[in-house]
Amino acid sequence: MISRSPDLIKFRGVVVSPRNLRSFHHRHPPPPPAPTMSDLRPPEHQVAGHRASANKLGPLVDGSGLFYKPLQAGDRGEQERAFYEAFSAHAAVPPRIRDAFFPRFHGTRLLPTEARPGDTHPHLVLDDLLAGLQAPSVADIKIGAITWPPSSPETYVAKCLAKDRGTTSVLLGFRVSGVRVVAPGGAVWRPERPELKALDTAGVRRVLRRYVSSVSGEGADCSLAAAVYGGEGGVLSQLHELKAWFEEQTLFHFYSASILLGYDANAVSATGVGGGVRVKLVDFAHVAEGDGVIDHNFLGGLCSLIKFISDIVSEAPETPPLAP
Ligand SMILES: O=P(O)(O)O[C@@H]1[C@@H](OP(=O)(O)O)[C@H](OP(=O)(O)O)[C@H](O)[C@H](OP(=O)(O)O)[C@H]1OP(=O)(O)O
Ligand SMILES: Nc1ncnc2c1ncn2[C@@H]1O[C@H](COP(=O)(O)OP(=O)(O)O)[C@@H](O)[C@H]1O
Repeated sequence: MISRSPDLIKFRGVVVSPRNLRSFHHRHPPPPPAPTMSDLRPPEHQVAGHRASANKLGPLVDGSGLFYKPLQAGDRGEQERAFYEAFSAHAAVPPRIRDAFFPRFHGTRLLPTEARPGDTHPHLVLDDLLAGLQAPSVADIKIGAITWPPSSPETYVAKCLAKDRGTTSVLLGFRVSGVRVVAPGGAVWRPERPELKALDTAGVRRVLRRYVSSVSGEGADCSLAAAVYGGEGGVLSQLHELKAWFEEQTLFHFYSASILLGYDANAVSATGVGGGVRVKLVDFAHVAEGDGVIDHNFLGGLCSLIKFISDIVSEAPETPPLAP
């Protein structure tokens, strides 16, 4: 586990030095003044995880480019905060990896919530990874055949194991937890959670093909596969860069973390290339120390995802259709 005290961050028995912390704070200046309740709303493009409602805590945004994730109950919230603090300041994490693949962490903030009227709750302040995308097509893919960290209570292991076996996690090393695809004209395709949980291997392939298709309804033409998955800066090249880091890093084991894919459906169909393709990691409530061992659970799932996406790119039309 990653330990934290008010002034020091300890990771793998090493206290992250105050000098590193100072440089961290220098690189990450404090966010603007706290938003009020009327500024805050659940993110329109959230595809998985706990959602904010009248009686449940969930993430909030205020349109400023920040994403506020409530600290979760038990020690989970503190674990996630400890991860962000250790990761943000850790000298062994390459800055390029931190900047390209992780939301920037701006500390924590007490915010009012609809679920707890009259009270405030601590939230992690993160970059909104979808900021700047006009019409975000988003997929949350939970990586790893195993989704619980070692030493989890037996009841939690049993709950996770049932979900991992009941979805494609055990078989493929990943599962699709959430997806939304914006079609030409703005219609949004967004399967419900039970539908995603019931996907088999063929179903996962269908969803990953649908994610790069420019159709309304159920079909898939994969017309955006070359622009979104393939090519320079596309999903595949980013996943390969991430994989190269996972082949070496032994600092953290990312149980139950997700890869969040995002692109701008408007930009990609208008230009035929690019579309602000994003590949990011989210959800670090169950990260454990790596203890000098590679994260083979995450790495295996990542390789499997790369294979699925590579196959889609090789079968797809080479160039996307020209914009009308
Ligand atoms: O609360 P539940 O049963 O909906 O489960 C959450 C999962 O939703 P699901 O039912 O699989 O769609 C949820 O899955 P998604 O992120 O939606 O795929 C998480 O696994 C969440 O755990 P944590 O936030 O990583 O600690 C899960 O929360 P915990 O079960 O760990 O509390
Ligand atoms: N930094 C972020 N920027 C934008 N969207 C995010 C960010 N972090 C998470 N999300 C969205 O919120 C969802 C749930 O996030 P996650 O951290 O997995 O929460 P939970 O712990 O409740 O599962 C993701 O599927 C994604 O849609």
